[in-house]
Amino acid sequence: MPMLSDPSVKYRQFPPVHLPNRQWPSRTINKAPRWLSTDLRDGNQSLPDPMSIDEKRSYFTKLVEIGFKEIEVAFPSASQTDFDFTRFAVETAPADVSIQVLSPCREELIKRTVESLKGAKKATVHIYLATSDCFRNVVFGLTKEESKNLAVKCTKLVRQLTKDDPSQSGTIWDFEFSPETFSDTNLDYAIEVCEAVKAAWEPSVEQKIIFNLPATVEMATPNIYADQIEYFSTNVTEREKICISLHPHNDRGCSVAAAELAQMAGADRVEGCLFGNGERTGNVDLVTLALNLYTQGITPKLDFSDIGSVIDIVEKCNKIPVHARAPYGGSLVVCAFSGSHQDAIKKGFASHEKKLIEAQSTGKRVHWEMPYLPLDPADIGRTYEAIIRVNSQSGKGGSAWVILRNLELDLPRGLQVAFSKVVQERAEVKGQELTNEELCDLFINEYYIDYQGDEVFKDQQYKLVDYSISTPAKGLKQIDAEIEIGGKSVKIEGRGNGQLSAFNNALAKYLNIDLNVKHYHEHSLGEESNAKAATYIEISSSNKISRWGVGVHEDVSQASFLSLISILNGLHRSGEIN
Ligand SMILES: CC(=O)SCCNC(=O)CCNC(=O)[C@H](O)C(C)(C)COP(=O)(O)OP(=O)(O)OC[C@H]1O[C@@H](n2cnc3c(N)ncnc32)[C@H](O)[C@@H]1OP(=O)(O)O
Ligand SMILES: CC(C)C(=O)C(=O)O
Repeated sequence: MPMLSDPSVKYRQFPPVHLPNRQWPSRTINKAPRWLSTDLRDGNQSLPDPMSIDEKRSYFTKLVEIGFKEIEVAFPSASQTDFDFTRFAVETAPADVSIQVLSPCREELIKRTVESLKGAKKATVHIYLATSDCFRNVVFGLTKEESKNLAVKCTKLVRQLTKDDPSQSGTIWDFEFSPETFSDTNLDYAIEVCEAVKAAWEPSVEQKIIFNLPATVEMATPNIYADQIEYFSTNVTEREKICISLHPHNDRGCSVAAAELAQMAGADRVEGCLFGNGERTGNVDLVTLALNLYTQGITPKLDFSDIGSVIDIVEKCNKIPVHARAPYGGSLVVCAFSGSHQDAIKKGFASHEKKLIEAQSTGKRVHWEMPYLPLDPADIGRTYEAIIRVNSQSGKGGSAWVILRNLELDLPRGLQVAFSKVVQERAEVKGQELTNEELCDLFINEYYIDYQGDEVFKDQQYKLVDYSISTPAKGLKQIDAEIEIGGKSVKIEGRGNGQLSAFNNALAKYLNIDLNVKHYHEHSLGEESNAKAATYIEISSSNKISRWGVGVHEDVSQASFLSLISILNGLHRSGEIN
């Protein structure tokens, strides 16, 4: 048995942090943190095929466009590609973007790293050293004292090569230290190392030192990470000279929650990657974090107005697809297939549009209150057409939405019900989603909608050729019409108190059937000069036949005649009339 019946013989529960006076649970997040994208470093180092220089360039350009002001661009001592790309970033970055690079605590690698930043306007040198017992013992074989001394020695070296070197004075130098594996490090020891590093760097309130406290491996529930951050934040000295940065990984699938709770616990900055790329299960997803803020009404200071173009770059450069269910950006995230979701969304949009119209006179704010959609898809460049897609799990609301969005036809409820049966049948036969085009074709063919008057439907028995209307007496209309039945021209005539009833009576008399109009709806569609009328009619007859018809024409009366013709064709197809 690969899985143990008692996993406690192999795995231990992560110990809680003793923090009886913890404050973070009653705090809220009210502003965006400082963001650092490490897509080009932590993201890149985890890829089977690391990015080429060209790929890194296009990714970097996109990150700048999104609004990142701190970008970790490389591990310059790792490869010539990374070194060269750092040079490119240094030479092309806007003045307000800080170029960050990473180095281990090794003298020769630090020298090479600083060399890659020469001439930068703003730069951050980031060094790391694992501080957990496990890493010190297993990976480095260093005592606590030796590890601390190494961190201090390397900090001093960075200082000497950067802010203390007069030839480097053209650059604004920041320094970041990561006690790697912080999430598994004794907190008092993490603070001890950071205090020593701080003393070596000598930060100021204006030029803070960045302590990046990584959940190198996510090892516990997110509240524990928040406790660790609050403990660090409240026990470290000169807090005002420190920027506390988060670097959560997603091993337990909770990195977003961990980053949010840890901001409540006092963190100022978050490092992560777009769509959560990165080692193993990835770094925290910055798209989710930013849009989580946005949907709480907080400006994230990152712009995902055109999320499609971000996804294109991420997929092209990482060579890993963004999951269809990725929060906010995934292709299926703003799509509803199931009937009750579609119904609620359709009603939600109708209510929202009504509120927007009312707000034009009242000036009231209209907040986004949309069933099932926490974010307005339009805000990230997604169209409303894509929201509702139809398959065999869908109901009347879904098809009605597609018809409304694509054909501008606002189907009455009874017709929605009738058409949804047709859709259901087709979806079950196909066994797959129906595209919007297929759905519109199905509707047009089901109701014989002839927009231009020249459509040929393969089983069309009845056709309106021409007609004239007269008024033989006050309040009485007469119609003389020519229709085609099975390709033969037939003259019919009838009278009624209106044009529709006159035509209806003419058809009923000629065909010898009852055609009682049960429901009639009409609306206009299109813009002024091209405006048309759409009419929807349901008829019932004494032998319980009920059927909807749809007509679209510039002239509203003719549209209603076409609705009746549509009904006759439907009845003929189902064998109820000849
Ligand atoms: C959590 C993170 O993401 S950290 C960033 C990790 N990123 C990368 O490793 C990508 C780039 N890395 C590389 O190109 C290479 O690993 C290099 C150039 C840094 C080093 O290469 P090599 O000298 O061949 O070392 P190698 O990769 O085999 O092993 C790592 C060595 O560095 C040591 N090391 C690991 N982390 C650190 C650190 N933070 N500071 C100092 N030494 C470290 C290890 O103990 C090991 O030392 P040893 O050879 O004495 O046992
Ligand atoms: C270098 C550090 C910050 C890191 O990548 C990690 O701990 O995951």
